Amino acid sequence: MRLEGVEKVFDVRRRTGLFRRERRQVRAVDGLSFTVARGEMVGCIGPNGAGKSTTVKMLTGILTPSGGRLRVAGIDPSRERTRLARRIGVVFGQRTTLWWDLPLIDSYRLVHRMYRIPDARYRANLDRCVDLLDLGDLLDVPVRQLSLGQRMRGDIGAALLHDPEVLYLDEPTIGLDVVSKAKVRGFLRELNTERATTVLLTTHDLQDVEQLCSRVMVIDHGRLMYDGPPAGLHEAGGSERMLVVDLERELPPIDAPAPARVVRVEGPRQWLAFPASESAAGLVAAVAAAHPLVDLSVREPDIEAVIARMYAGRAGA
Ligand SMILES: Nc1ncnc2c1ncn2[C@@H]1O[C@H](COP(=O)(O)OP(=O)(O)OP(=O)(O)O)[C@@H](O)[C@H]1O
Repeated sequence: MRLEGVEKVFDVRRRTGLFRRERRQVRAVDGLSFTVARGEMVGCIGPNGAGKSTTVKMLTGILTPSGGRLRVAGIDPSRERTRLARRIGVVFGQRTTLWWDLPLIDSYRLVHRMYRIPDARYRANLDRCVDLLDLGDLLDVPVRQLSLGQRMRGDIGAALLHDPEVLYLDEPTIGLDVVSKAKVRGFLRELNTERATTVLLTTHDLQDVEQLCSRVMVIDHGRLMYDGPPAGLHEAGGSERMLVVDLERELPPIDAPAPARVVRVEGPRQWLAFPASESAAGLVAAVAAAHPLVDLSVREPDIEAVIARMYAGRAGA
């Protein structure tokens, strides 16, 4: 997959009075260039409105770029959308491609026919998806009766029945509980290693990226802000995680081993910031040795915070 200076400009008309309309241009993607090699699993993150979905839509051929050059599996997506459809799979976390009122297996049979998948290949792929995605008990259930996590696994299965070499996932773990997230991530990891399927995944969950991807791209205002390993993202942003401890009683800010420090105290609860690139284990042990703890949790930095710190770091550089 290769993008060279890709742009997308939307013309937006807005009513500003009874008879007046204003025309405005929104530059959703602004000169994006990157290459994703066969078999890579790349995360794509950025704040709301950064241009991620617009980029994925151009990569599938749904939208035509306003400028630049774009190739997926050697194909120009907007020119040869149907040919490309046989080579790619797409999953949108926020909406399903499955038939709502039909049992899951009926949607799969329709995909089988729509893509004219040879019978033996369809059966082999179905068996593999059922096995890895744990779909055995769900095949005869109407899609509307599936939980969000089950439906997401069903959607991923549907996107893979025709053996695509490239898979786009837009927010694949959105709204899922911890167990369902782990199942989906486990499957994607397996798919990527076993089949060398190229995966581009957009997400708001930094853990998706940290657990799945060796490379992450940060997009903001339609531009590439960062392209490298997830650990480097924390270094570039200098981001911090938070250890939240509930002490047995109210205390003044406790002494924490540097560089960790208390940033907030509320009754017996204290918040300790520490570098996201470091393990929490040593800090937890040090705090627990000095003060009896009732409870604790570790909070991950959110994407907006990481990006904000990245800007701050650049401004100060
Ligand atoms: N069809 C459209 N017409 C006009 N403007 C659009 C259209 N689609 C997207 N935009 C604008 O382009 C910009 C980028 O939107 P996009 O949906 O690609 O962002 P995103 O990074 O996917 O955000 P999110 O994380 O919220 O999904 C936004 O300012 C959005 O309002």
